Amino acid sequence: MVAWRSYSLCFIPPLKPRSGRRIGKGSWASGDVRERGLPSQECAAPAGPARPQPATSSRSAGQGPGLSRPGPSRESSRGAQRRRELPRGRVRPRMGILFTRIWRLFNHQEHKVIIVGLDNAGKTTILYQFSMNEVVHTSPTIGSNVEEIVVNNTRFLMWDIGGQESLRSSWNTYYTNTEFVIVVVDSTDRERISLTKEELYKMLAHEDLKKAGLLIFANKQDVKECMTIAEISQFLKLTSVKDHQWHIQACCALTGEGLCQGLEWMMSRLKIR
Ligand SMILES: Nc1nc2c(ncn2[C@@H]2O[C@H](COP(=O)(O)OP(=O)(O)OP(=O)(O)O)[C@@H](O)[C@H]2O)c(=O)[nH]1
Ligand SMILES: [Mg+2]
Repeated sequence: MVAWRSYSLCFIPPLKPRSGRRIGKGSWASGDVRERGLPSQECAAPAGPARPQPATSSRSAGQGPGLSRPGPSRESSRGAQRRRELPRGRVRPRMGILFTRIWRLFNHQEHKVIIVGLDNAGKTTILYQFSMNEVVHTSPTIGSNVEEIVVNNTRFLMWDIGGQESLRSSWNTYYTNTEFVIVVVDSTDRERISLTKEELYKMLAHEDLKKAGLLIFANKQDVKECMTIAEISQFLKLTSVKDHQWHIQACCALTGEGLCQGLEWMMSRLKIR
């Protein structure tokens, strides 16, 4: 059984969130840039290397880190000959790996994330914990809020979409190019967990979310008698989800506990792609 607990450390270096655009009412100008870290108990300084190295992908492609190729000036003519003799199929992947490494170094691509869930689940509170490291006073979201969160040069564009019944039918207008779906569950709301399940499977069946990773935040873990992540996993039948990578994370949006681990999971998914 998986028990919920908070961690004092996680490997992501302190977030350098930048506030982004907020679409709709009360919009912030782009260029309003703030830099803050996560709460200290949530994301203390990392012990590991600061930046994920692109070498990871090349290793998984079969080229170990110790396999350095000789530079052009030192290459013997026999080496060059050997290289020429290689079938094209063997040369091309290496070029591809090199290109991928360079591309990753300079590429600051944004990863689109949508945050969905029933009304009152805590989506907006989570979004602003990510972007401002603060608990904000919220009111039911009409439409959506969007913020750019930058973690270690990885940019996430996070859309928090209103969860009221009348708004759920329009969730699918946000699905295009979504890389991660964050489903926020109110762990105190036992009555509506089946409704969450219904919405979850409707989403997962959507063509535009075929490749999206699924992160479930079991929020409001600070409330006594709330459902545990084991219970929620069981209610949502998560083990039957085979065609999406998924992860369930207990959290409390008010303190920020567990949020960093959710981001960490998303970062880990990006690294192995
Ligand atoms: N106790 C507790 N309350 C929380 C937590 N997270 C959010 N809340 C409260 O839950 C209420 C709803 O939070 P919101 O973030 O507005 O919920 P939402 O999912 O954005 O709701 P909609 O915009 O209507 O879809 C607010 O009163 C929050 O303060 C939590 O972790 N614990
Ligand atoms: Mg909201």
